Amino acid sequence: MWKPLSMPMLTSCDGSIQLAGAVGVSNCPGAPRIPFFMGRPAPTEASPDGLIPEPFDSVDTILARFSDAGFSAAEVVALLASHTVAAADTVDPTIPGTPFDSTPDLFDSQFFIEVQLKGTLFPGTSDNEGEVMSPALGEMRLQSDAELARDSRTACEWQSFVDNQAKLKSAFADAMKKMSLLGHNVDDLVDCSDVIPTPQDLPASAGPHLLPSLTMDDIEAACDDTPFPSLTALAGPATSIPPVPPS
Ligand code: HEM
Ligand SMILES: [Ca+2]
Repeated sequence: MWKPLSMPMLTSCDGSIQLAGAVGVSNCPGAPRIPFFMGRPAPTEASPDGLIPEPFDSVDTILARFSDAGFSAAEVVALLASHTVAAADTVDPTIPGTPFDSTPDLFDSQFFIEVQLKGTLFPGTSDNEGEVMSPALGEMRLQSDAELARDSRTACEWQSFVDNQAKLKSAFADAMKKMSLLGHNVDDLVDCSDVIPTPQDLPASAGPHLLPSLTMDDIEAACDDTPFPSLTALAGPATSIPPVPPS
């Protein structure tokens, strides 16, 4: 699980935060190696309010904000792969460490599958801004993720990651590299990518699946071009996903 920071690259930051992010991600099996460039000057002032997307923002607002920074809808979806190794502490403060998918220690496609499942419950309290119902106890679903998975501008890109780990890795690495270089000339920076460890591959037991006890009828497919990949559920009864321990 990638714990050291929230949305690291959207704020102006010096190299140390980016290094922590790139190393953090490299601890997760299945992750790509994120390039790291040193030498970004430290920020001179705090970033203005309203630049960081909120989970209750509309898809229009989220795509417009990222577009201002030069990111396409497809790149926004790729960046959200970060939520496959992430958890929420503050959205529902009664259940800190609640992950966005069932495998917060693996950089896999489960996030893209599980956000597409019908929402049936709130893992904690039910009145949190930016949270919508998730498919499993112990799992948190952001309203923004749910809407991006179902919007015609992003749904097909979202679905494309479900059974394509190679694309998931390369699209995320490319978009992260682009974000880390935003506002900088790569020639002014030193490529220190060699210091980033190479992540392990996903374990053989990993693979795209539905949560136990669910079926393809629980998938709310939203891409008009291609059917949602056919998946089977892990064996056994529905389980509760354990929280991510504080680091
Ligand atoms: C659509 C835009 C996005 C929205 C609305 C969003 C929203 C959120 C929210 C509400 C949380 C939970 C914070 C908490 O309660 O602790 C979160 C966690 C996180 N997000 Fe995002 N996010 C977005 C995009 C991104 C991007 C682009 C990245 C990185 C490339 C990212 C990386 C993370 C990480 C690493 C965490 C986990 C932090 C932790 O465990 O402490 N997110 N996000
Ligand atoms: Ca995962």
